[in-house]
Amino acid sequence: MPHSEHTSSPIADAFVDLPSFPDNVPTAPLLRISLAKLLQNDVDEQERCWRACCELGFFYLDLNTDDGSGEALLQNVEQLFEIMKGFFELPVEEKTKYDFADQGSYFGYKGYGKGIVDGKGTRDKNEFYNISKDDILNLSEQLPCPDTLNQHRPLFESYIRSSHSLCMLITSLLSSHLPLKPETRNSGGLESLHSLSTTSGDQIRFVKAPPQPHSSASVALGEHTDFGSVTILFNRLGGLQVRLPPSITPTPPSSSEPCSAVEKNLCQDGWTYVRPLPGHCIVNLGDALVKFSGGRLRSNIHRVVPPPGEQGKCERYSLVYFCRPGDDVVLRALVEGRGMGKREV
Ligand SMILES: O=C(O)CCC(=O)C(=O)O
Ligand SMILES: [Fe+2]
Repeated sequence: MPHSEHTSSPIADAFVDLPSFPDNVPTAPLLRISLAKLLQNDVDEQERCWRACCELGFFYLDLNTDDGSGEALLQNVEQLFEIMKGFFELPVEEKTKYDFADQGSYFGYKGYGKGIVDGKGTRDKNEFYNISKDDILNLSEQLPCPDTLNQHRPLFESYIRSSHSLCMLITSLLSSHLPLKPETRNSGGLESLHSLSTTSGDQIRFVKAPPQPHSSASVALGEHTDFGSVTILFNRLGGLQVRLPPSITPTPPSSSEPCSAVEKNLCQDGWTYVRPLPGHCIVNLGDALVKFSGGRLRSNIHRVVPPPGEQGKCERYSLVYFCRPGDDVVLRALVEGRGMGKREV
């Protein structure tokens, strides 16, 4: 739809200039959870969210809210996409000034191909920039940062606070459903392990993956689970895939037009595309919550491959917030009863 034909909405505009996600590939049936309902303590919605966290550990969160908080977050996201594009356009010599890997830091820039995606040593096909929550909230020393980013510290702070509060809404829902040990519950449940004012590995991540020659070898980000507690993810092009457990069936394509051989190949062994939805973020749980919950919650394996169909010709950007336990928190089961052991992936 051309710009002029719809009422101006930051939510729809974000996707309007991009080719649509194709209808001829299977997709993951993530539950759509309403933030507005969670904020109203809607018991059925809380149950659906709990179910999504146990069964797949991935769901869509619809950011349409009555108080405008979801829309405000989407506005921040819109600005952050523009800012990250500007940053990634800088010359590579400029960007590598902010690569602190040799100082043992996880934050700052990671160049294209600097990560390994599989056991054969294949290089990744993306660039990252990681921004520490502690740096932005002045809980730690400020790392050197390019001017194009540094001038936006107030926006980063606002995005951190909104994303972190979504993560706390989810962890408090999980706390109320889990059989937490009395000492954990009495000291504030899972939320108290993720205080914004405690130093932690929380971070914003910007990701850029350029278009690839159409081959199944081009995994941009290798298969992994996230190691923190809750991840809030905004992407606009497909390419994210989850590996569905045998108990979950993919949603079949609505079109009978066959997809390419490469896409078919990328949908083997349970691997399934996640369709990006305007006005929503994707939420997934990380390994820390699996540990705290004695295996009751799930951190599902996922990866990033070239966007399917026409989308594969475009640059792919994503914006992530990783919420992690405080630095002093010991990773151990905090529930009563026996753990559930390791699950089948
Ligand atoms: O870019 C995406 O859609 C997913 C990124 C991701 O899984 C990660 O950065 O851990
Ligand atoms: Fe991830």
